[in-house]
Amino acid sequence: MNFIQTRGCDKNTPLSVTFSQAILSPIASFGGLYVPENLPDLGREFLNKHVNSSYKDLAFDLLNRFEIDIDSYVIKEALDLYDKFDNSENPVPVVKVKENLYISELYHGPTRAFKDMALQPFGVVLSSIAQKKGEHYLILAATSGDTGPAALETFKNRSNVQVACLYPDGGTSDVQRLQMVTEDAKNLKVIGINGVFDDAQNALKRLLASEEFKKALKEKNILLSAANSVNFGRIIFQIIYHIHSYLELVRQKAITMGEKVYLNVPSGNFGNALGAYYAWKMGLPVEKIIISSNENNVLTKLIKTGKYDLRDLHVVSTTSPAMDILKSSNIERVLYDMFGYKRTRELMQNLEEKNFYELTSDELAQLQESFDADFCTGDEGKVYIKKTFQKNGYLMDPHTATCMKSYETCSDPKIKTIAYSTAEWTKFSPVIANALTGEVDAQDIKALASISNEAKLEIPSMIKELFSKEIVQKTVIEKEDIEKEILKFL
Ligand SMILES: N[C@@H](CCOP(=O)(O)O)C(=O)O
Repeated sequence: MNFIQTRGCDKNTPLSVTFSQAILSPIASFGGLYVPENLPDLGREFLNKHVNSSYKDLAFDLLNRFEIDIDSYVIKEALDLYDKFDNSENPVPVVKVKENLYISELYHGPTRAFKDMALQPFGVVLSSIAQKKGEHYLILAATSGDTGPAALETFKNRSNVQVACLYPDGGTSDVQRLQMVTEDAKNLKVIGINGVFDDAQNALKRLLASEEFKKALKEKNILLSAANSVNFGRIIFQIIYHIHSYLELVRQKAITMGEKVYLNVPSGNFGNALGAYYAWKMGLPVEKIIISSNENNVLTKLIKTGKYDLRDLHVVSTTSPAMDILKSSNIERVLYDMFGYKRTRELMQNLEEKNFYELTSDELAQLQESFDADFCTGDEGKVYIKKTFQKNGYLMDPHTATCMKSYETCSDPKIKTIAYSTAEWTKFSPVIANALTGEVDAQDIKALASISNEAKLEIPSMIKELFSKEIVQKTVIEKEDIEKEILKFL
């Protein structure tokens, strides 16, 4: 299958590219993104076939349906990384929390967040293409806390790749920061910036499109790619777990095959939600996709009003920092899918030039056929964390907690919901300790111990170890100096 461009094609790029071309060079004409020419139609036959499949078998078959130009043995090697997850038989447990509400736990990988689901295999795929072509790549990653650790973990010491990871200094949880700044490998550079996630992501997109930067890299014999969900190589792996989660409910006899469910997705850059949308379009029985946000609620406003309005808006720091994002990358792929490349280019150009776009009422109606949305404040989230722990014995992180509000406000309680848990409690322990016991300003190490004691949960070794590791990545710079700092590292 080939991949085409969300904003149309300028005459300098081919009309369509292969999967490996799209992942090696993820930014398309006019600053757009790559999307599959068409999505495979899985049909009920595919779901029936995989009711009793392992995650890896389901994933392998699904990737085959995309007919991507990656050797089968590479795909198998990539999928074998799910064996490192807590339960190699089932890397994504789906847990019943209460009547009609199920949580798909996407955080059982090495960095305790859902990003491992895609970045673990993506690291193998990208590095093996680079090796096969005899090329060297700089992989950029911009993170609000989860993508960074997962990207560093997957590319650490891999051949033919170096990573430059940009994070907002002070804009992540302490565990997320430690996961990055203690990463010690020659091919990794972690750069804190004085700014917010959107500054890091803007820099990433600017560098990916900059001929001058690419020329400077070429002089060092290096090419440029990215680990964020602008890269379709990330998205393809983020479709699988939605199908798996649905099949888990069938296996648990919570639903019958064909029954529609809500997919409730905590959203920032919209990669997770886009995976849900594609899974639905490929044949998963879905009632609606519910988009859950924190106080940075641009997505709620877009879905409720049709306006994407960044004028006079600033990111606010919240208790769910991985979603402290205003410019959400993957909405663009939905716009393309619904309204085509001309309208997508027009809307994205408006956003870039005027910080604003507005859908027509017909377009909004179309968007609302697939999506509904609500946002949850940090204080509301803490109430949900405490209530769900006390009433249902289920402990969730503050990102997952945003789903609890929209579950109440956006869904019909008679229809089952799969909500996605994007991170383990260990990554945000001070907020959770505050929610459960009222303790204020606890350091992570103390908060982890008190939650572990209260909830009778083990702290995984990779989290415990962080506190005694040496901090080796000490760079914090102004955002204007990003390019210079990256070139210094190479
Ligand atoms: N929430 C993310 C931000 C980057 O998202 P991505 O899906 O584009 O990698 C994070 O935690 O880093």
